[in-house]
Amino acid sequence: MTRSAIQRVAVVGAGAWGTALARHLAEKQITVSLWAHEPEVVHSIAQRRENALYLPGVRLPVTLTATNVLSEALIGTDCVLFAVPSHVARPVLGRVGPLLPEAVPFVSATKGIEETTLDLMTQVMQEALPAHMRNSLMVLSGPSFASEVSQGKPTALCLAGQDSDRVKSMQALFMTPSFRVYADNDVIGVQLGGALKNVMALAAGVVDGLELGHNARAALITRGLAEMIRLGVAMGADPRTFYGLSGVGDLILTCTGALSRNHSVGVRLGQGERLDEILASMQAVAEGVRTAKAALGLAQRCGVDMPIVQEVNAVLFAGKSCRQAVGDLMEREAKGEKAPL
Ligand SMILES: NC(=O)C1=CN([C@@H]2O[C@H](COP(=O)(O)OP(=O)(O)OC[C@H]3O[C@@H](n4cnc5c(N)ncnc54)[C@H](O)[C@@H]3O)[C@@H](O)[C@H]2O)C=CC1
Ligand SMILES: O=C(CO)COP(=O)(O)O
Repeated sequence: MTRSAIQRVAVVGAGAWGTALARHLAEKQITVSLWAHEPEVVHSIAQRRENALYLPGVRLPVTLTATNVLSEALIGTDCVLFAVPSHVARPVLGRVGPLLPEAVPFVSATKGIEETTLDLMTQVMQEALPAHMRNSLMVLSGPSFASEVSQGKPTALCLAGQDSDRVKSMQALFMTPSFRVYADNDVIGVQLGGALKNVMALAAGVVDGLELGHNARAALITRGLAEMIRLGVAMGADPRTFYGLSGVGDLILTCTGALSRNHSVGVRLGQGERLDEILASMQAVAEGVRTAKAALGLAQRCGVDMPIVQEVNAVLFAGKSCRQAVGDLMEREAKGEKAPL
């Protein structure tokens, strides 16, 4: 396995995923500084070697330290991993930018689309970070529940960037016998796959909450993939990307896995709970809720038909009943599977 020259990593965002990635690298004896938004997270890690708020029950090695001060996390770092939810990405990036005087590899592990601008995370990064960071941007995506990664269970992801040397160096940084990373250059496709699967996970959860059966869930995943590819192609992605880890891989995981927050929000909607009540009961983010709106905006902008995304929006934001949404999807006019009849 190729060794990476990177010795010091800053992880920005100490939710479940940022903490799991930080732990993963710290276990490789890399010095990791984790920036957390909440003081109680820093306190918990310093006192108990555990992020009790977002990743309880996972012991964090001493090679990982946490801070609420961004400059402390970023000083002298060889690279940055960014794992802040998409709705707060821009303001946090705006604070990170001035603290990066030189171009260091910058990997986004965030899965989402900015709701107000419809920007992908790399577009937000290009706007919010200094110009010298442009060629350093990469995205990490794929089927990866933070809790399983934290237990060292086998996981495979993809890492996409324009600069293949930088991608190779970060690939080497992440790789372990239980954490496998595939390199890619389809930055748009990898991001869209990771973001849109969250919307499909909500829809699959609704199907499960309504107890509509395995056939319905398989149909939802497959037709969801067709929608993702249609939008992806319209936005310049390689359609093959969606058959990979950040498409099919993450769809399988989050549309069937009980650990998915997005799927569990969908289940509760299907069981009749209201969205505001569900969200108020959760500490963690379900990115698919905001991404549903953004995906619909992108579909309209690109003139692409995304009926599942449309129905998810109607359920989430227009009070449509889950059963009616499923019925309306099933009763659409007859179509060809690959193209219009
Ligand atoms: N949890 C998982 O298994 C995985 C999550 N992801 C993605 O990683 C990203 C982060 O998600 P999680 O780590 O799961 O988060 P989480 O749901 O565990 O925690 C929420 C995070 O949001 C942060 N936050 C809330 N308000 C903030 C503010 N005003 N400023 C800065 N930060 C604020 C919290 O500090 C915390 O880090 C998301 O885009 C998610 O889709 C990707 C792969 C796996
Ligand atoms: O992205 C994830 C796994 O790949 C996590 O999914 P949830 O946010 O739905 O839990």
